[in-house]
Amino acid sequence: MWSLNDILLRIANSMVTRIARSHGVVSAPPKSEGVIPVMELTKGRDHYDLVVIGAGPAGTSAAIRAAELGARVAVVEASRTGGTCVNTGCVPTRVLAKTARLVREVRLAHKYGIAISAPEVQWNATVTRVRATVDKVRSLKDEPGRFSALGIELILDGRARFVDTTTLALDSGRRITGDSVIIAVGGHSRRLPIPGAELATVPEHVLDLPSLPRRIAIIGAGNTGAQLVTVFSAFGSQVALLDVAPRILAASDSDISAAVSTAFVEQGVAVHTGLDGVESLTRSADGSIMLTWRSGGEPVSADFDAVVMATGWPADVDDLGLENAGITVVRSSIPVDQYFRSAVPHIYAVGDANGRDMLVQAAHFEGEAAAENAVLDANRRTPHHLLPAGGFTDPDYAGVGLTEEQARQRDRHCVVATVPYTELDRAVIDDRARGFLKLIADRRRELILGAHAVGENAIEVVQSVTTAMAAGIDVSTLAGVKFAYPTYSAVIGLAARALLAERAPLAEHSEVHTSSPAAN
Ligand SMILES: Cc1cc2nc3c(=O)[nH]c(=O)nc-3n(C[C@H](O)[C@H](O)[C@H](O)COP(=O)(O)OP(=O)(O)OC[C@H]3O[C@@H](n4cnc5c(N)ncnc54)[C@H](O)[C@@H]3O)c2cc1C
Ligand SMILES: NC(=O)c1ccc[n+]([C@@H]2O[C@H](COP(=O)([O-])OP(=O)(O)OC[C@H]3O[C@@H](n4cnc5c(N)ncnc54)[C@H](O)[C@@H]3O)[C@@H](O)[C@H]2O)c1
Repeated sequence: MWSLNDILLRIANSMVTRIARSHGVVSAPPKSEGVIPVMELTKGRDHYDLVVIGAGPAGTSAAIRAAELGARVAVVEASRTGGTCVNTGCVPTRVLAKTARLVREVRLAHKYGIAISAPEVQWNATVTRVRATVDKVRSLKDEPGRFSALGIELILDGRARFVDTTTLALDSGRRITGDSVIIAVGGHSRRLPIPGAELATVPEHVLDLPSLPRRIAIIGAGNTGAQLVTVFSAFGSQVALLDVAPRILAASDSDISAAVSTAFVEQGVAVHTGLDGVESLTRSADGSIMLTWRSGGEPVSADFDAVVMATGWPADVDDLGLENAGITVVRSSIPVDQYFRSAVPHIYAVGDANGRDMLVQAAHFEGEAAAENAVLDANRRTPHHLLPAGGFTDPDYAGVGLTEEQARQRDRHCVVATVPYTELDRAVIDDRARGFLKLIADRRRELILGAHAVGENAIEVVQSVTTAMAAGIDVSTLAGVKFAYPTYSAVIGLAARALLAERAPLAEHSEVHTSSPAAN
């Protein structure tokens, strides 16, 4: 971290450098030790204090923060501003999830005395709606306008490639240089290296499916795959979900995996986990795709109208010329230190490109921190480790902090309380009583270590717990918070009180506690 004096000094340095540049001199790349750079002859209008590659959430945050600090910034974007999140990831997925929700609600309308015929999803109209919403969000975010207001140059000249550690060649033939470079190139779906892989669709291209598939296989049961299961299942497709991992949503708390998996199976989804591997895809004479996998040593085949591979998300580094900058890719991403510096100190990698926390909320903070480090030659990390995340499945799921498994590995006497949604009046009233909130605290109940929820509004519930965790609120304070009635958030109060009521944590495993529903 740096002091106020440091910040003021560095902003002043940055301004001096800019003035010098406008008079024909420019600073060399900043040294990581904080030495004020030596002046050299300018390379003209194509030289910037900072070049950001990629205008997704990470690159946008980085560019804006750097410009706010007085840097001359260029952002190179090969495609559309907004990145994966707005164009092909979070936003379209969320619209599909909302459509799926509507379909399910309409199917249940008769329970409330509403006569309505069975819903039918008209795929083309659904896709049109998704694309219109993406455009709406893009125009709301208006990165070009925000960049322009801050004097950031947005360069839409195709892909950028490193020529050396400070020079980038663009598809248009233009070359630009930067004292610092922030790589925010995001990633793309990994296609399995198996025969017939080209017959599969990847999540970014799901909207390009020509029609709603009657039978669909989704390979990969991470956040992306699980959400697609719910969408296509609600839309009426027969869905199979396949994964080599022993459970779906393998990064989540195991109770979340179990609950979502059980719900999927009850909805008629064929869940195949712990596979030996997926072997091939073959086009059959009738146009369907025969998918072959191996389970328990035996080959298994089934026919589908579409197969989606949601099997991982390597960084978009193949065509980036990193070798020219002396940067080596490790496990499909760019290794960085805690300040987001790569092996070359003035080149940073943030967001999905560094392969750490591939979430929008991480991308924003990483982009800002790297921008401050680049412009102020500072050592800023992201503010704290808490990173809530979840998915819009049926039921929703979410988590933050340590899973129960991780918490018990650190301290087997940690305290765990799980409150089922059946004890939550609001969930019962809404006929959404499937789910739970699990809270994990240290044995003294001073710190909440993790929160994991399945069920209606799981993400919002976990978000509220995250706020409490970030504020360092202890369990008894949380238990004393008044929650409005009838709300889903009230489950937080129930779970906090259940944590307090847990027996002293001497037992190997604490029991699942069920609280009185009186005050929820
Ligand atoms: C289906 C799906 C759903 C998701 N849902 C969620 C969600 O609900 N919540 C959540 O937090 N996260 C979600 N994510 C993850 C989220 O989208 C990413 O973590 C986030 O977009 C990463 O931001 P980024 O800026 O690092 O990369 P990106 O958003 O991928 O942006 C990178 C940008 O760089 C550009 N680029 C790449 N290479 C070059 C180059 N050489 N030159 C110039 N430009 C280049 C690309 O065109 C792109 O615009 C989802 C992801 C997917 C796939
Ligand atoms: N709602 C959200 O917050 C959200 C939504 C989508 C994606 N994301 C993020 O984007 C990133 C990518 O997510 P993702 O789900 O695309 O990838 P992932 O890496 O999280 O999951 C890929 C899944 O594919 C499985 N897999 C890998 N190889 C396989 C094989 N040969 N056969 C069968 N299964 C195989 C893995 O076991 C894993 O379960 C993640 O970091 C995720 O958190 C977040």
